[in-house]
Amino acid sequence: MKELAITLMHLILKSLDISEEERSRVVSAGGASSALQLNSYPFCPDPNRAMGLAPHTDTSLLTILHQSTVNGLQIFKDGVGWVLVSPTNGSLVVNVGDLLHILSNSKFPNVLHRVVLMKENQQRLSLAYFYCLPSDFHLSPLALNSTQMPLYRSVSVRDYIGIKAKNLEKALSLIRF
Ligand SMILES: O=C(O)CCC(=O)C(=O)O
Ligand SMILES: [Fe+2]
Repeated sequence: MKELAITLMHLILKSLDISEEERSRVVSAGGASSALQLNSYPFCPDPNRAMGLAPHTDTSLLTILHQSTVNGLQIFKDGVGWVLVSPTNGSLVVNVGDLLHILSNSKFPNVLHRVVLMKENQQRLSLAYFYCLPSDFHLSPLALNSTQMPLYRSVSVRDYIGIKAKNLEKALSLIRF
């Protein structure tokens, strides 16, 4: 998972024209506080009255997710609403998290997602690998050219996590210029 996250991060940062030096600075710091999380959603007899996981964005650079065969993950698409991301055999889902949203000056936007419970009569499992930066890393939009304004002020990962703990999905707007 870590190797895959590193490869994806290099490709994403390269696509943003971020120099090799900056890319290496981010990627060599990345992974230091990464975590693997197993989520279990037991079968619910009345799924309309329960929620698997409330809408949120991940506080990571990237999250790599493996879903079991049971549906439930939805992402929010502007102008469309909640869209189901069905498990596909042999595939992983990659979610952009808040830290990459900030570093990319919102060119790679974080994805709002949730888990709903379905009438599938089965337990749902998922495995999420959160690829993160260490708490003392200073985040600010990278590699802006002379016509691009930074949308976010500089903040340490530690401070951002503190802001998010208190303000949840409003956190990004609180560090926006
Ligand atoms: O179970 C899923 O498919 C999503 C899990 C998730 O969003 C999370 O652990 O942050
Ligand atoms: Fe998530």
